[in-house]
Amino acid sequence: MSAYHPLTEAEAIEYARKLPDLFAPGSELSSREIGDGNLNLVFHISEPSSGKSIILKQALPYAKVVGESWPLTLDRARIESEALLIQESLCPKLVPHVHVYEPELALTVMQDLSDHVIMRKGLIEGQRYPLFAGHIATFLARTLFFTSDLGLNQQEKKERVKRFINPELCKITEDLIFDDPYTDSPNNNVPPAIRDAVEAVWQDNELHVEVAILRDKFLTKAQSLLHGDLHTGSIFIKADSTKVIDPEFAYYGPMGFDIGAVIANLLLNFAAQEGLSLDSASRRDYRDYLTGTIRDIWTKFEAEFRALWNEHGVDRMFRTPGFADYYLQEVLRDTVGFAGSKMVRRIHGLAQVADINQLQDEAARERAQRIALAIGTALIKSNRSVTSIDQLIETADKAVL
Ligand SMILES: Nc1ncnc2c1ncn2[C@@H]1O[C@H](COP(=O)(O)OP(=O)(O)O)[C@@H](O)[C@H]1O
Ligand SMILES: CSC[C@H]1O[C@H](OP(=O)(O)O)[C@H](O)[C@@H]1O
Repeated sequence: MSAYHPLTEAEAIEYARKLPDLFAPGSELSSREIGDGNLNLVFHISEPSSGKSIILKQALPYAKVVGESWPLTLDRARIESEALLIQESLCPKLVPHVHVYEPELALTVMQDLSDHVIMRKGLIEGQRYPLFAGHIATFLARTLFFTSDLGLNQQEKKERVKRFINPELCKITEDLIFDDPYTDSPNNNVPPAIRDAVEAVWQDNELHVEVAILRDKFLTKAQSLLHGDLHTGSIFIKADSTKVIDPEFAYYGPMGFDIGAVIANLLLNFAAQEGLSLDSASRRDYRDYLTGTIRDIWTKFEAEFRALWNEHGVDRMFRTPGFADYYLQEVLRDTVGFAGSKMVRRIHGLAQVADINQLQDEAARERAQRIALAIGTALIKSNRSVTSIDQLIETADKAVL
């Protein structure tokens, strides 16, 4: 019989007590369940006498946001812990350290990052993070390059593809990002004030063709080991440090899906400035900060990725002059298309974002939703023709003229 059961706060303490070399024998420990995501339990365990603390993250056998009617594999805890270990080996400072993975309980014991804040919250509060673009560009360049056929032994890569087959979590993405938002699905949460704009999305055949192309890439383009859900709620941040968490959606997919996820969530905050900023000058200023960050992310990512390729490329044919330019243009195009898809799903899909939904002023919230839909759909439609990151930024700026 399986030992799996969801832990209580008290059981989490008992489990933590048994971990070697963490807490003093018999010392008082406290436990709080702090999970605010859509899927898992997260326990914060601390030892007041020493100030030491750890996080226990436990997968539930269903999607917490919906309930037991949506069963979900516990294997995602393995995927998450293995992805974190690979990411740590490539970017040691940019992910939490995993102490232990316990398959029977679908439990990962990891470094407590409570001295950081979730980036979505920081952006909602109007914080700026000048080092973020460099940090996330490094995370993206190193994890995407060294897990791909460009930077990893190509036989070993095939083994990795096997290990990270993640059908149930991918199915969530296939449904919630690449299907439901484009039809009157019961999974959607359509804000009544923008029903007209949402219905236009449902009826737009030109848009649907592009979404089908992106869906096909998500299903078939096994380019790199992705984080798979790299939104600003999966990033812990403080002035001098960035940590990426929560890679349970990891699988082999198109590089642009991760880069696009980061950009989409910055653009959702860009749209939310309708209600988050107090006046038009500060709104413009914060939006310029966000688009400047997006430009820096792409520029730094591209430079670092090219440098890795020059120094560590494993494939002779891939060094043919002109191929890297072609390859990176395709990554940019995928990035733009996936950024658009990730924006649209957060406006009238199942799981939305606090940047916009927490706006108290209904008119501002509606404007933000319409702006986000306008940017998202325009990015999707332009995905196969863009040639520079500035075109993405122009699309965003045009939507708020
Ligand atoms: N390593 C960590 N250190 C501190 N808090 C964490 C850590 N990991 C997760 N959390 C907290 O738990 C919340 C949910 O975690 P997350 O991994 O995003 O779960 P889910 O997979 O359910 O979305 C985060 O928003 C954060 O508040
Ligand atoms: C039914 S899962 C919905 C949504 O939740 C996930 O996000 P998170 O784990 O960070 O809460 C993911 O984005 C899924 O698409």
